[in-house]
Order: sequence, then structure tokens, then C-alpha cells
Amino acid sequence: MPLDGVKNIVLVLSGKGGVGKSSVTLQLALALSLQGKSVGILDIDLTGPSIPRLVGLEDAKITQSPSGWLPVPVHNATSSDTPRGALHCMSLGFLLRDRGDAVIWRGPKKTAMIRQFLSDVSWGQTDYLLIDTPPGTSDEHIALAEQLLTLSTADAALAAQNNLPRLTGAVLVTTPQAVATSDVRKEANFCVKTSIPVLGVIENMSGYACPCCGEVSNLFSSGGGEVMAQQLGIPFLGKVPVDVKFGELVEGKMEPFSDDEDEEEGESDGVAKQEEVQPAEPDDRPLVEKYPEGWSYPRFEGFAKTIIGHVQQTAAS
Ligand SMILES: Nc1ncnc2c1ncn2[C@@H]1O[C@H](COP(=O)(O)OP(=O)(O)OP(=O)(O)O)[C@@H](O)[C@H]1O
Ligand code: SF4
Repeated sequence: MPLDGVKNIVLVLSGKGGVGKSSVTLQLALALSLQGKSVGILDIDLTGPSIPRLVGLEDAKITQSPSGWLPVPVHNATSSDTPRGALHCMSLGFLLRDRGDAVIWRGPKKTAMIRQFLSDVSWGQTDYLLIDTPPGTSDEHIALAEQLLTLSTADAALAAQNNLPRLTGAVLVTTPQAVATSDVRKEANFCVKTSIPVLGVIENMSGYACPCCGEVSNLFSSGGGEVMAQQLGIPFLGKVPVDVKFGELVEGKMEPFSDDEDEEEGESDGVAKQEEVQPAEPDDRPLVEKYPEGWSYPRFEGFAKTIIGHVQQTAAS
């Protein structure tokens, strides 16, 4: 059966492009995984699939198995020091022959691809399948909603009775500016029309976090997403500032956050270490091997817990 083993489906939607939807999808996935949940990311941004680049696995290829396409593993589950659920992803980017190949498809071809992604991928036991969508409400969204409403249900009791995935809801990503929030209202409207519950709004790029002290200053504006959520009567999940660390984490250029960030480097008890400096070896391993603890931005832990809490509270008794 399509989506066999998937328990919850969460859509990540944005009205405008470039507001950080794919980055938010990845960070939510990492945060859910760090809560011990097994997670899949399905990237249906067919014309601009960015998940393969964000997980540092651009050269990975999809394999076929008797049960369907196997998604690409980002990391496996661990139960040791840092318990973590497995993370897999699927994207058109893995199927393109060349990274730079342009995808110029008409609606029916996009619809067919989305159908295939939803019916032919063998996710295995997956607590949360996050779907990264293109911006706006395009052919992809309509195809996705039509398919999901036949393969899953937003009704928790019905999902449990029929062993169907639960269409848990959508997370809306916006920046604080009015031009972005007015577009995200259309996404909220799309959810109402398609009976997809809204889990909440994340206001990304909300203020600027100083790279030295972390102080967040509102260079442009902040709070537009929160006001919009209040006006629409939908939950507000929280804000994420423009943070160099966030950008570098999702683009995989830096060490993950750790508690020892303030440790002194190079000196101990006032005595300089006399270590021979070795030239750094190029490290071409996939990001997941370089950063086994994951590259999760701390603020997302709260978002992940809210989503898990919502699922538990609204579970069919
Ligand atoms: N809070 C943030 N702080 C710093 N950089 C960010 C933040 N959010 C996103 N970015 C950066 O902004 C760029 C665009 O992000 P992303 O690709 O996630 O946007 P998107 O909405 O998915 O775009 P598209 O519409 O093209 O799919 C990326 O380089 C990402 O690293
Ligand atoms: S934001 Fe304030 S504390 Fe941080 S570096 Fe700038 S001036 Fe210094």
C-alpha cells in the first residue's frame, strides 16, 4: 500500500520563494529525529529541489527494491549517547542525471511525478513524513492535496481505524514583511479549502542575530507572521532570526551546536599548547558522517515538541 508505515504527514508551505521553507523543513526533520522519531523528507519542489544539497548528498542516487524506490538515508537511528530516529529523504534531485539539469515540465508531468513519489516510495516505519513544497499554490499543491486526501486522512480516529497515515497538518513559513504574510494567507486559505489542518506559522528571518553576542535586533521588521496568525486564528509556533549560524548549519559549512562552544582554544592554565600544526585534510565525507550529533538549530527543538504534543493530544483514544 502507498505510504505504508508512515504515521503522520506534515506539509511545509510558504507563500513566497526564498523565505527559508526548505531550511525549515530540514531543521524540523532534524529536531524531530533528535526527539527519537523516525523521519522522512519528501521534496516535491520539482523545479528547484534543494533538499539533496542541504543534506550534503547531491550525488546520491535512488535504488529500486521489490517494495519500491528506497529513499536516501541521511542518518540511521541510534540508541546510544544521543538517541536519534532515522532520517531519509526523497527528491527529484536524486533522479536527475546532472545536478544542473533544468526541470521544465508542464502540469500533467508534474502531477504524474508527485503521484509516483506518493505511491512508489517505500518509506518503511516513519513517524513523520515532512513534505517540502514549492512556494505558492501551484499545480504541485493541487496534485499533492488530491493525492493525499485519498491516501491519508486528517481524521485521527479514521486514520487509526483504517491503518492510514494521518494528514497531521501544515506548517506555514513566512518572513515578517507584509508582502510575505499576505501571500501566506493564501496558503492558509488553501488549507481551509482542502481541509488540511494548520499546525502553525513559523516566522523566519525575523530580526537579525548578532554573530558576536547573539542579540537579536529588528533591522527591518518583526512580528508580521505572529500578527497574521492571530488574525487568522491559527497557532503561532515561533520566530527564527536571520542568523549566520543558521545559514551555515543548513548549508552544512560549520560544526553543529554544542555545549562546549565557549571552551578555550589552544591555551590551558595560561600555557600555550605546543602542538605541531598539521595542514587540514580535505574532508569529503557526507555531512551526516562529519556531524554525527546532527546539525539542528536549537530553536527547532521547541517546534518539534509542539508538533509531537499536538499529535499526542489529538490522537484517537
Ligand atoms: N533564519 C535564517 N538565517 C540565515 N539564513 C537563512 C535563514 N533561513 C534561510 N536562510 C538561507 O536562505 C536561503 C534560502 O533558504 P531556502 O532554500 O530554505 O528557502 P526556500 O523558501 O525553500 O526557497 P525556494 O523558494 O527557492 O525553495 C538559504 O541559503 C538558507 O541558508
Ligand atoms: S549586537 Fe551589540 S553586543 Fe552584539 S556585537 Fe553588536 S554591538 Fe556588540
